Amino acid sequence: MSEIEVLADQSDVGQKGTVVRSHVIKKILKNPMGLIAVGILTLVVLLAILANVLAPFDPNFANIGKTLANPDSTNLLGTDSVGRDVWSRLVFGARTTLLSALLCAAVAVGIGLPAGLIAGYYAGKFDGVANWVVNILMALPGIIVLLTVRAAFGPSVWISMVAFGILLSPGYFRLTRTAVQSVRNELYVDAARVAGLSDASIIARHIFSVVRAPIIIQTAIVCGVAISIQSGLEFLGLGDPTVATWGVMLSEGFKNVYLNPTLLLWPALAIGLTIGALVLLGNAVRDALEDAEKIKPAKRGSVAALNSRTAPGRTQNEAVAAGTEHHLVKVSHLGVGYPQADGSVKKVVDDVSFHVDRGEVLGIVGESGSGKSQTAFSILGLLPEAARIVGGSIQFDGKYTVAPTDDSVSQSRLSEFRGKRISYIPQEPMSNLDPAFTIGHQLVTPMVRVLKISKSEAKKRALKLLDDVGIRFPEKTFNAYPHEVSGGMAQRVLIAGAISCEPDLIIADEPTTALDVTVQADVLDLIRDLQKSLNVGVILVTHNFGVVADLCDRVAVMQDGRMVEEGDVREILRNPQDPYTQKLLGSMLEGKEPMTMLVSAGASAGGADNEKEAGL
Ligand SMILES: Nc1ncnc2c1ncn2[C@@H]1O[C@H](COP(=O)(O)OP(=O)(O)OP(=O)(O)O)[C@@H](O)[C@H]1O
Repeated sequence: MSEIEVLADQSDVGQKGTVVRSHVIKKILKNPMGLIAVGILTLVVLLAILANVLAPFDPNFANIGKTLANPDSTNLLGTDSVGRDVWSRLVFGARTTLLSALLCAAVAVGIGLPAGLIAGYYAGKFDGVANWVVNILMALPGIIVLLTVRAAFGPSVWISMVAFGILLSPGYFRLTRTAVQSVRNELYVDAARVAGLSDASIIARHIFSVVRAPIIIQTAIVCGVAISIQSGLEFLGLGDPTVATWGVMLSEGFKNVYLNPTLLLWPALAIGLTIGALVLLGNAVRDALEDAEKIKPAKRGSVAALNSRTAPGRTQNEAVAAGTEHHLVKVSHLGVGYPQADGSVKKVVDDVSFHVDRGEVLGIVGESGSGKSQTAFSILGLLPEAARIVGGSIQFDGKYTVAPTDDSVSQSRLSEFRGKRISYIPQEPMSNLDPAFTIGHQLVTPMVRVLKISKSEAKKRALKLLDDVGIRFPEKTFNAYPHEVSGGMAQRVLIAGAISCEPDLIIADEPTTALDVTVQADVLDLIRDLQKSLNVGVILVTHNFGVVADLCDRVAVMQDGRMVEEGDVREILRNPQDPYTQKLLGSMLEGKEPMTMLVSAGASAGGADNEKEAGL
């Protein structure tokens, strides 16, 4: 990928992030609880910001001649026991209360987040020491610490909130550390390291994004807790009486509850509503983020409408034509899409049609991202949960696995075939074998279940299969765990597994990509030999025209989710019609001797064999 492509990719990620953010905000506002919470908090924040404008008096100005007065035009909510304006104290109290809660959250995040990021990412000594400190902090009784701080430093609300923030920081530390540990060994983090990104960039770009959402949710809750603790301490008379806060007002109101109950009512309402709104906001953010993760699948109808806009003239939901039942697999006008946060559907496979017959090898070729695997996964029913079938149908042996009106692959219909008559050879042999079980166990279990044979018979078959796929010591490999064999052997084991239940169709998704070049040729030879001897249909997904020339009878060329050309391999190699196919072939042939046998008129069987042997 060139630098420009990387930058384009990043800007795309940025745009996507903006779309997701605006989607989350919309979701919060659509949720009635979220809307109420945002409304209340906006009001409180406005009160706090505009306190100087909205309050007619200084919060500590006392009119001794007008104590415990009822509301009038001068004192909108009346006065307290020393003649201070309740409304002015309430709006200034909003400012102090909110700022001190934010201070508490900032201290907790400021300590817990970086410490959690470093401990989770680097582990080692820092992690050990940080854990030790966190355990001590968590063991401290919070209220006793706060009372001690009050006794040592006086009644300052700011100092108590800093202390409380320190006490709450372990929650952020643990949250962050666990999240970071879960992603630090992901391949994309390794890739970023290999690409030369500094640790700070990796943490900022790849790791921080994982913890951002839970931190926001936790912060909303922490602000609520800070307000309640702060108000509680002040209610007990431990606050600073010279600073107008809701807690101090609550304490004052309680002392005069029999003389003027509204003195208690206003701060209690303000505290209750603000804490409630913060908790509701936290819940609404969580719900919105969960929704964003599993974006609602669009209904086939609405997607169909989108198709007709984006691909005018395309036949919708064409049913498999009568007389095509004899095809082993028939894919008709298949479309696969992913619903996006902004409500659109990103099509990754569009209007793809082909068929495979028994004993035939179809190659699906195209550059990375052209939709080859998504097409293969549609036949296998292995598409991710978010994927939608947005058009077309798939038929296996005369039966639909995706009927023309389906918007997903029918797992119940497919279970009749998958693992029994349709098998799969994956791209990454190692990650497709379960490290907890021996290779023998992983070969025997499906045979016992599908072929209904005894374990001992299945073992005999497994040993024979391992021998057939070229494993030199079948018994040893049978008893080995996946980590004890090489990548090439693991792929042979998977090929043995793929043919073990006598399938009619094998789907091989770039079966040699993860293997050493020398092993690639062996594995391809093996697939070719097995295909011929078992007379199975094969769909071979590859980006390599050489492999296509070597193995396939027909080829489908894909570009950007669409099939640009399909036909007999020799015909297409000799006379590619589509400019993209010509380009693909051109890039394969660059710097190589002209393939005279491909352009010669000799289309005899012998010629065909020669072509295949030439392997581009
Ligand atoms: N889970 C997903 N969500 C959204 N888009 C996806 C998802 N999986 C794949 N895609 C997109 O589908 C497109 C086709 O992917 P596919 O894996 O079929 O490509 P491919 O041709 O097999 O490429 P490769 O040879 O690299 O495997 C790509 O643009 C990819 O980004």
